[in-house]
Amino acid sequence: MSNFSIEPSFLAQALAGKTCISLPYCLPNGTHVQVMDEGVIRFEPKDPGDRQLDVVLSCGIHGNETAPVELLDQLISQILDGQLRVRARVLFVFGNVEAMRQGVRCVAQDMNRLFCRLPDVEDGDEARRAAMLEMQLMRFFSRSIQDGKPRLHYDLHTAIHGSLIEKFAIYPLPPHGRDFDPLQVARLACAGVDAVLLQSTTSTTFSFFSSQHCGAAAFTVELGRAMPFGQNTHVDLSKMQAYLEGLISGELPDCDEVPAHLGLYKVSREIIKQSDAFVLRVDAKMDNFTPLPVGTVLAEDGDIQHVVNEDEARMIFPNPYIEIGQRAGLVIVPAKGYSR
Ligand SMILES: O=C(O)CCC(=O)N[C@@H](CCC(=O)O)C(=O)O
Ligand SMILES: [Zn+2]
Repeated sequence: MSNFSIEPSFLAQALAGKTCISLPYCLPNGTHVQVMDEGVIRFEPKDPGDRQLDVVLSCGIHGNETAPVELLDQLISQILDGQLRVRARVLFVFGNVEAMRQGVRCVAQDMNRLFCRLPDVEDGDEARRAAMLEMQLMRFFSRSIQDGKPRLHYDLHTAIHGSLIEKFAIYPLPPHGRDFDPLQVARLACAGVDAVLLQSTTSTTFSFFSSQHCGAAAFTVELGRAMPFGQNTHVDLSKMQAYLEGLISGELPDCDEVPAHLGLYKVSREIIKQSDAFVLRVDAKMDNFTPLPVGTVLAEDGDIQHVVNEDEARMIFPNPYIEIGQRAGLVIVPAKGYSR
């Protein structure tokens, strides 16, 4: 017997403040369900023998990035009404529910700068929510470790600006060996992702946390541009939807080769805003992946000048409107010498 109605949807209930930890229950098809916290719901297959992997699907870490929220809400509804059979353990996470209600990236602090927190992180609702989500992931993946199941985390976002490559992923490289798994990249390509950015530096993002601390293959995935709820018709997420349905239902598509068209990049450096004097010298609304010739002045920060000295450089996430100490953009270059 279900004690959780599917109308209104899980998203509608979360936005209305009506999701909180519940007792576990079963759907008529035997799938186990438990609401773990506000905006966090876990599904487990009826037959443990069916289970191939454990996956966390998160979105709304930035509250105004709604296309992935609508996508995951649809998948949750498909599971709850029995259309989508569950053959994986799946944890769905709506990250910053209060920011989603307000239609803003964050209320007080950017939540994707609060994971793997340092002792000096300022307290606040978003820092506490990030800490709670870390605990949820640790708990979810501890079972996967015990049972020897592959661990995956896709943290779905949309970008503030346009992008020459609409769908791309940031791949924090696994802590040991710092090499990437071509199968994971091939699967992302199947899901409609056209570029992958290999990140070998530490970070404070949700995907970095699950890569570093839960041993998951984890990705931040950018799916088009941030728009309000109900205005996401510009982005075609059908391949991503089909891929995630396959992950959940244990019918993974046959895609194990990284296609030649997929762009593979690495982070050359982060531009960190160091003072109030920081000025971006390129257009802050520039599309992500815009090529930057050697010699281009990217930004000035008091006496510091950030100039492109890398061949084939591009910039992503240019943003001068951030706190001191945070990243105002990433300079990326093609990742050469990797076998695909
Ligand atoms: O478009 C932008 O400037 C930001 C879009 C966004 O939220 N991106 C993530 C990327 C996280 C990562 O580097 O893995 C972020 O800035 O948190
Ligand atoms: Zn985001």
